[in-house]
Amino acid sequence: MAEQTADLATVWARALDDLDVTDGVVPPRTRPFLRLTRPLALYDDTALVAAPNDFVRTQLETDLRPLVTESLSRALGRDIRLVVTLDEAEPGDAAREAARLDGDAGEPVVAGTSGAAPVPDALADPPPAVLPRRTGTGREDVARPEPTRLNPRYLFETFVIGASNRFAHAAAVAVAEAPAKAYNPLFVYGGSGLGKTHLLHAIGHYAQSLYPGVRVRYVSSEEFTNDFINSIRDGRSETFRKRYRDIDVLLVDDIQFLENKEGTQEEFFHTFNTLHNQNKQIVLSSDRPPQQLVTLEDRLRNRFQWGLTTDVQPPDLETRIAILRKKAAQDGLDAPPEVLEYIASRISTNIRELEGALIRVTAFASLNRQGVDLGLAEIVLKDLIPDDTGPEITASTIMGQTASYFGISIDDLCGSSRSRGLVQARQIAMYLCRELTDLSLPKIGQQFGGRDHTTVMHADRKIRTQLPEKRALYNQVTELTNRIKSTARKG
Ligand SMILES: Nc1ncnc2c1ncn2[C@@H]1O[C@H](COP(=O)(O)OP(=O)(O)OP(=O)(O)O)[C@@H](O)[C@H]1O
Repeated sequence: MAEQTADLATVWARALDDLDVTDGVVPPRTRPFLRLTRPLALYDDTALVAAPNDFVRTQLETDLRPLVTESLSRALGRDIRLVVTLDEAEPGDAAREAARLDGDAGEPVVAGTSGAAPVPDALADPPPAVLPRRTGTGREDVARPEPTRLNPRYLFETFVIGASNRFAHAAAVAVAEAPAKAYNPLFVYGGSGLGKTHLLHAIGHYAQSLYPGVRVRYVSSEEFTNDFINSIRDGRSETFRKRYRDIDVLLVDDIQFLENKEGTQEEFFHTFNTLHNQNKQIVLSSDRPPQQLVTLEDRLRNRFQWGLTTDVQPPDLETRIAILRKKAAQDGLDAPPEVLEYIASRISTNIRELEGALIRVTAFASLNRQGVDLGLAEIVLKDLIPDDTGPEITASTIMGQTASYFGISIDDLCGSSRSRGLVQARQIAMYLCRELTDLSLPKIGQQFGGRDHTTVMHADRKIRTQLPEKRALYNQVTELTNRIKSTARKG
């Protein structure tokens, strides 16, 4: 173990170096904090690292996780999972040390996660896991919410309202405006890609803007499960409980994944009760209404129906067009109205697919240096459009076709090799699973040898971003999509 730790120290230092040289990933003021992290141990494929405060822990578990795990995995020659715990050293020491490393004991500001509102003042005091609202003068006036891992794009302002989601949207706004006073819990359910996650994040953002200092935590039920299991393994149940109970608004996505997980259900039951008893807001999302979560314990199912249950339906044509218009404006994508209407008329059940189609069309046009018109959209979408009557596309079809296209095996796709070609093939297959199936990020991760959902998220984003820039990649993705659809059709 000692030797492993020594090795880990070297590879950890290298992983931090990798972060330093990756432009734009780590805000400069966060770097000194990262240097205060300590690798603790390597248990099989799990690297245990101590973070000096909860902010750094959250950063490592979210935005920085893909890069860090990639770097560790490359260095150690196998897929490494990262578990981050809070350092038991005096937090004030960490703060002072960070100031020293930063060479500036002045007023450092640590940028918030994912470009959200900055988390100011991280050095002024020991960073507690939960940052209470404070009164006083000067810098102490600043209420400092814990990083909430909210996606800055998922706001009420960017959410298009239509008949399909009007009620859910209104309920979400009401909950954000009066946490624990309007509906508690708010339970939002509906099919894949219909905006549930978007609404949960929007509640968090809006509540934070109305009540500075309000403590919001967003988590998927799978992350909650993993966090719970890790806390038991690391003997940190207290920290875990504080993390989920000392807050004002808890947003839990995809609660259906708690089904069949008795231990986690038990823990969640107590979390729910504690928050509800203290008049704290709980918002839950699921692919089904509570009564259809049949393998969930009765007492949880009952509690989920205490507040308001509302659904989101697939959007009608006008709403789909409006969503595409907003998306195009937001991302600076140039597409005339008739193309937006065409895409909206062809894709009706999943907004993620709708957005994916717009990205493919504009990517194709940009690669070929031509304008976006109807003819081009028809060609590009010919094979992308889901065939409603066709058979379901499965992850195994996607993985099988991707493996054979690249001349590799399924084991290679699921394995831990970090060779450039394999990593690219794996990321394309993950992206296609996200685009062509309804599987959640964690479920896709499971298909690829039990990878973490953040790895899938990273792959999906990376391929989406590169599509308009890399012709070879675009061609590979298009050809693979065709093969996968035709294989699925043949059954
Ligand atoms: N009404 C809407 N207005 C604008 N964008 C939307 C709307 N609904 C969904 N989207 C966008 O569609 C994409 C998918 O939405 P989201 O991830 O919230 O769906 P979901 O219901 O949580 O899906 P899943 O159950 O698969 O996780 C996101 O990029 C989101 O911003």
